[in-house]
Amino acid sequence: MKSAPHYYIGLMSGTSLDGIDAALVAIGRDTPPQLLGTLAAEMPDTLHEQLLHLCHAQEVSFAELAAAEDAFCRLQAEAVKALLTAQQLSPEQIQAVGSHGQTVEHAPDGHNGGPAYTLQLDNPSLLAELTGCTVVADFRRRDLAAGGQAAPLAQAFHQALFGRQEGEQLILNLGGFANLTWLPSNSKTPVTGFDTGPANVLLDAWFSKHQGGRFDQNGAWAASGNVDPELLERLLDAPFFQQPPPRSTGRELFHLPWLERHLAGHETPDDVQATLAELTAVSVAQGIQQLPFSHQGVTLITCGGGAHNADLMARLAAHLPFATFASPSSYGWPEDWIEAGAFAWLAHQRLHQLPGNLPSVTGARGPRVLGGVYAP
Ligand SMILES: Nc1ncnc2c1ncn2[C@@H]1O[C@H](COP(=O)(O)OP(=O)(O)OP(=O)(O)O)[C@@H](O)[C@H]1O
Ligand SMILES: CC(=O)N[C@H]1[C@@H]2OC[C@@H](O2)[C@@H](O)[C@@H]1O[C@H](C)C(=O)O
Repeated sequence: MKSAPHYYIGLMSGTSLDGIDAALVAIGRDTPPQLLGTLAAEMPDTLHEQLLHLCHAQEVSFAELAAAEDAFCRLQAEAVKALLTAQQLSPEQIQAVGSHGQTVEHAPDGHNGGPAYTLQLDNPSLLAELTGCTVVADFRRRDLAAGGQAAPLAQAFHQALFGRQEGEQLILNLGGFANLTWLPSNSKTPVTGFDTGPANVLLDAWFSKHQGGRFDQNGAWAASGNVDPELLERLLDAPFFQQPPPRSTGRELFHLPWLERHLAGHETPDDVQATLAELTAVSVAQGIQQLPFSHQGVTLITCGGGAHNADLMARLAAHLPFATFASPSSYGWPEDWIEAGAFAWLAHQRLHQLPGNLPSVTGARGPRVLGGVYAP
């Protein structure tokens, strides 16, 4: 007998700090997770600035942390309530809300010899109180405690979503950072995945500094410049790009001062933007070329905000002539909703005491049940 699907909400606010994505997902035993509804809550400028400051400041007060966390949590709660209203659902009909929280620092290999840590601002107690829903949160730290990178985590969800398709699949998420999933055609070969490096984070920062606004629409400004091969080579020299998986990264490594340290001084701003777009494309291509399969005819499913950037996609296509590009929309999941969907699925895994991580991806000592549960 088939079991009825249950409803979960996934909340994701990524490293781009562009907003909170809420996805309503039906999860049943016999079918892949299904996307039923979505809601995007734009990040107000004040909260965007607060969070950006927390990501990069040398010193932060507890009061600043608390204020940002509170504002962030209230925005999440509004997103959940608006999604429930739009879908005519009550909190009792939701099994759980999976909340990623806002990453403000990620140091899975420790910092200056200190302990490994990853910090997501989140207040699942307040979120449960404000929404009346069960909340599952703190997904990353159990993987870290088991010796893993705590990121990326979406690979297990990619497997649940796309793993039933024929042949090899690559899934590329182009968010603030880019991460890759390889689903081998042979189910005995473990799934591989890792962060390839920056995707939009440097593009956004450089655009904002020189053009104003949050991002370079369709990569038009990048397309107007020329790649500076010497700058590209200096950027690609960063040790992260040589590091074997498991690997994950964040704003700690790739930020505006890091870029500016590599400039010779004669580059024009549009050429720098073109070079940054090329850096994303080349680092993704290098990540794919390292994978042990024939590459020919592989399907590459692209998701995340960078999938809307025509210039970036053209650069990727030029470096990956063997791949057939596909949109996840053909599987019922538009590109912007995969990550939020992942956290709905991870909440389901937690409630069913099932593992959420893939040790072959994060490097953890074994599969682990991720996250804590906060009753309404
Ligand atoms: N039309 C577009 N043209 C160019 N870039 C775009 C477009 N739409 C979105 N983006 C880029 O996508 C970014 C947002 O992507 P996304 O929401 O996937 O990031 P994220 O979830 O914050 O990141 P991460 O996956 O690293 O956590 C924007 O900051 C912008 O750089
Ligand atoms: C520490 C952290 O928040 N990492 C994010 C970030 O954004 C993309 C990439 O870097 C990935 O490692 C991860 O997010 C997705 C959701 C993941 O864990 O799969």
